[in-house]
Amino acid sequence: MTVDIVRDAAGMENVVLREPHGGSSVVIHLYGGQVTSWKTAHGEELLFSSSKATLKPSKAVRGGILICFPQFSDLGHLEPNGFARNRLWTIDSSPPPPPVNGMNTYVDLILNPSNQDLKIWPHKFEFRLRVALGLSSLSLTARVKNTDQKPFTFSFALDTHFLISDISEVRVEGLETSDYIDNLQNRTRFTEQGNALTFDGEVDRVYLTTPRKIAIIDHERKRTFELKKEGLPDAVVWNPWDKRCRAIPDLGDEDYQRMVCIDAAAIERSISLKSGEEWRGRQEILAVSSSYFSGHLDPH
Ligand SMILES: O=P(O)(O)OC[C@H]1O[C@H](O)[C@H](O)[C@@H](O)[C@@H]1O
Repeated sequence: MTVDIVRDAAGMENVVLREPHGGSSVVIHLYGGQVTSWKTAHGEELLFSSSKATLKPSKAVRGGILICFPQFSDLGHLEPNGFARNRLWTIDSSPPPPPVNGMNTYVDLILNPSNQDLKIWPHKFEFRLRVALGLSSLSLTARVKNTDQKPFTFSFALDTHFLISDISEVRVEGLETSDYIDNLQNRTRFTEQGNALTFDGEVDRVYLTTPRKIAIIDHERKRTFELKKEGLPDAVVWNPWDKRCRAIPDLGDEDYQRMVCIDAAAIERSISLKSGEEWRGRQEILAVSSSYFSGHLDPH
């Protein structure tokens, strides 16, 4: 297993992890514990990052996979999507071994609250994020342990920006019959009626208790992403489209065409942990170079 530490232009440390058998590779920004790049063995990028992304020591890069913790969006008193994506994570130099038949190429990042964090969210925790690589798969396992004397609750999302050829050509399968909360319609609850989700305008929804598998099918690029999630019942779908894209300072005007955010998440029912308890949530993304998934997904 090769784990390299490289400094970026802003002088910040990044972990570079490579699958040793000629598979994919990832770059993880220690600031935010954020996977900023995931490339195939042929060097093809699979995650979106903003054309206006600027590397600053104290700012999450818009794109990649952002950790939303302990709050999702503005559903609470904390900064939107929580503070974890704006903190410096550390590498665990002697992480626990992988599970039997688990992926052998991995790195564990740790976040503990600072005294400053405890003032805004008074709960002691240890967050362990394992980023693991397969030949053409990437898995993120989050473990949150309550190291406090009292219980706490949180919500969570892995805000994954998939790089796509053209948003108008992309289809998302697996959410067909799920209920969703539409953030663009005063958080009204609807039931998805269509066959698959396609895009012709802004979308900002939280799909509730969805099947475990979701497919993002990019016909033009002949690529399918299969997203599998465990312990993360909900799924956020977000694309800002042109108008909102122009209003977001660190997103290029046309960037909405090349990205779709699908977040494996626990939002509707927040997670409660008693003192000493641990929660685990996991997502695995498989990148397949074809659109073979345009059929039926096995909900189990
Ligand atoms: O701008 P950010 O805080 O990164 O949030 C980006 C987006 O994240 C989530 O997907 C929310 O559902 C959106 O409402 C929000 O606009």
